[in-house]
Amino acid sequence: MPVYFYDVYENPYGCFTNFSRHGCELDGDWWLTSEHYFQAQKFIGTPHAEQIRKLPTPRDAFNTAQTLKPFVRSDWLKARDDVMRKAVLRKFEFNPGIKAVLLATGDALLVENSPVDNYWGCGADGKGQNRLGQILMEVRDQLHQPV
Ligand SMILES: Nc1nc(O)c(N)c(N[C@@H]2O[C@H](COP(=O)(O)O)[C@@H](O)[C@H]2O)n1
Repeated sequence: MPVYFYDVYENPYGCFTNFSRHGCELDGDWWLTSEHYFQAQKFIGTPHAEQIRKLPTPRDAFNTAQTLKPFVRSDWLKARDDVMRKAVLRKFEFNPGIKAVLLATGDALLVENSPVDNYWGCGADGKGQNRLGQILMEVRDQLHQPV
């Protein structure tokens, strides 16, 4: 059975969205959410990255990045999947409780059930690329590997 997630308050899979309040240390800084890290990387090397890192909520990080669209780094479309992989892997490595939730999904298909996003999610018609779901499944495989 596929696992659909989107809203942070939907248990037990609300922890799969980047908006979930599971922080981590990454690249020498503390990030309140993986959304903070992801959005900040659009502006790496500029003061906007730190501006986004310090915002109080993932919604603020997302909205602020939207307002700064003209300043997004030029290679972002090429870089964004790797940035997402790094953020999601670290989030689950750093938070054992949600790592267990992810591993407990076994080999279920994971789908970001976003009605508005055809890239990270499945979109309103269910035919989107679901890149976040795919990356979560990749991370699940990686976390299964013995160290
Ligand atoms: N739970 C949730 N609420 C929202 O409002 C969202 N937009 C998302 N999706 C996440 O938003 C990020 C969009 O990234 P782009 O800047 O558009 O590339 C990404 O983390 C989606 O997974 N989720």
